[in-house]
Amino acid sequence: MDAIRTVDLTKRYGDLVAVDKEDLVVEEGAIFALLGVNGAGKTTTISMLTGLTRPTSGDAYLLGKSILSDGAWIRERINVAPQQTAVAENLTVRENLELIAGVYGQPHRKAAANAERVIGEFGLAGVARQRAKVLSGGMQRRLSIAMALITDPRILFLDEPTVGLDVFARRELWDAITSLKGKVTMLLTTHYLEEVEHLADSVAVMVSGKVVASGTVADLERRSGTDTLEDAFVKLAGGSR
Ligand SMILES: Nc1ncnc2c1ncn2[C@@H]1O[C@H](COP(=O)(O)OP(=O)(O)OP(=O)(O)O)[C@@H](O)[C@H]1O
Repeated sequence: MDAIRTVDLTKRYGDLVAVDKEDLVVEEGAIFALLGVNGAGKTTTISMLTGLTRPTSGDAYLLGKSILSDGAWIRERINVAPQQTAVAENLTVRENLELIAGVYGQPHRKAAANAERVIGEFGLAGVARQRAKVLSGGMQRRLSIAMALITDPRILFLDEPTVGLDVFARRELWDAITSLKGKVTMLLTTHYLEEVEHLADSVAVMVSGKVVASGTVADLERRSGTDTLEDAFVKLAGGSR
């Protein structure tokens, strides 16, 4: 079964078509990247898929269920790691994770067990007792993704997961995200082409709300007659600037 399938998914804001008849397919267990210049419609797509914004028309199916009619079912099985996550700075890494688990209604013992699991799975054991405010930017971002993993989601949305990180922190986070591959389906947005090359099984390029190309990185390069993703992206998205 596909993890995500969008069918003519459309969002209008007045005269502006932010997302225009979008058709995407994301296979279960894959890492899928949405690429596009500022304003292309990436965040709006995530907002619709996660139930924050209702589509104007069209539909999307997550794990086979419609976002229009099965939103509550879907929300129990997905989570989002936004760019700015409300990490409580004065709490430790473990306390932050337990707090979020509690917010999701997990009883104390389950929350503690899930925090422990995520700490192990996501490489946070070394900093589990540290307050969030002393963590490096990379570790804070890792904590914010771990907070989204606490509900054991089947689909995880990552909005520009490595923006603002230095090259080492970015690579460490790539490794952490890669370690989740196959366990959780991930849809990420990014402006970093090397991030797509490093992480994504497939990619869609959005221009002015429309998906202009999708497939593997090699597919996009072949289709645009280029041999780097950057050249392919410039060719595909070039007319949008
Ligand atoms: N609530 C809103 N009201 C009106 N217009 C909006 C709203 N949200 C987004 N838009 C517009 O919809 C278009 C798509 O925006 P969106 O944030 O989805 O793009 P994006 O690809 O995520 O861009 P970025 O890379 O800058 O995050 C933009 O033109 C934006 O100004």
